[in-house]
Amino acid sequence: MKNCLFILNPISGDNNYQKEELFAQVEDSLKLYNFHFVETTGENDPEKIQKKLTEYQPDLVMVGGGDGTVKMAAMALKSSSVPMCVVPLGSANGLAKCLGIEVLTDALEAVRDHEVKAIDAIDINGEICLHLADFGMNASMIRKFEDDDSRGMLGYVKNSLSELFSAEPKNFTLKFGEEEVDLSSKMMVIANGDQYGTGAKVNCSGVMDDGKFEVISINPLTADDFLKMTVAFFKGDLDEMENVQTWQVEECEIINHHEAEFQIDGEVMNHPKSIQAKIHKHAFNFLVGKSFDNCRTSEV
Ligand SMILES: Nc1ncnc2c1ncn2[C@@H]1O[C@H](COP(=O)(O)OP(=O)(O)OP(=O)(O)O)[C@@H](O)[C@H]1O
Repeated sequence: MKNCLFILNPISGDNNYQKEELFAQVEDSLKLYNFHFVETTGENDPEKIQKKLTEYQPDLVMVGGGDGTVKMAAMALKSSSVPMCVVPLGSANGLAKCLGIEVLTDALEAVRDHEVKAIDAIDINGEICLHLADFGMNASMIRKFEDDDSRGMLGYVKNSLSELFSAEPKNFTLKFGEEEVDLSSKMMVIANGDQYGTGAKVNCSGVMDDGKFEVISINPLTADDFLKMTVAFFKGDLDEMENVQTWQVEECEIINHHEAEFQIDGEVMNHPKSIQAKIHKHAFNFLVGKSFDNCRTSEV
């Protein structure tokens, strides 16, 4: 029988499930596996998970939580090729959506189908980014959301609306090798995935295994810009907007002149003066769901 380590973050998302029922459903649906369930505590989780990985030698790691929990599990796995399956129990579950896993049953199906994709990661100042990192508006929105203590999508959407209108553009210098670009922007995104958990498509050319990532500057200025941009986020043609610029790179440095807020995969990272970002091609193996879009992979 194969071994599966199931990591659960008990405080992720709305928490509107019974833990015992969840574990029973997982065991009942995936009878090929012998399950070891562990819960995160928010304290030294990567070290604790590493110990469990050594103890159980799993063939599969399932991660129940949001993007922050998946990032923590990936850090614990380091260079191991053991596949991970995201179980979307977080507030927004952006990475899970990019991998074609929207709900619990998609994750169970992905384990049964077992289609593994090697997904890139971005190393940002020594942290792993699997999905999206950004400076400015969205990072500051995530900070307010955390301070508000209101987990769940409703709090997220509530805060995003107020943030959208109050953000000020911040100055950045982007360095791509010899090339330097100075600009002012409300939101500067570093993207491996293509969309936020809300379904807002921020990175129209996002392919998760192409050995590249995108740097996207988004700077809506007028109410009309906001309106058009909101539509473009959901239509998936943001890159066609005038005040949106995209660079596709393997590495870059960003100088954050105004010390704008910064977040990686939903976790606020204070106000770095600069960041170094570098792609790590095919860093982790993930199971993908049926709706994993072929446009998100370079294997076509
Ligand atoms: N038992 C726990 N008690 C308190 N905090 C925890 C616990 N376990 C993990 N954490 C914290 O949870 C955070 C990760 O949450 P995660 O991003 O997975 O969920 P979320 O914020 O609800 O989802 P999303 O990223 O989709 O918005 C980390 O900051 C981690 O330290």
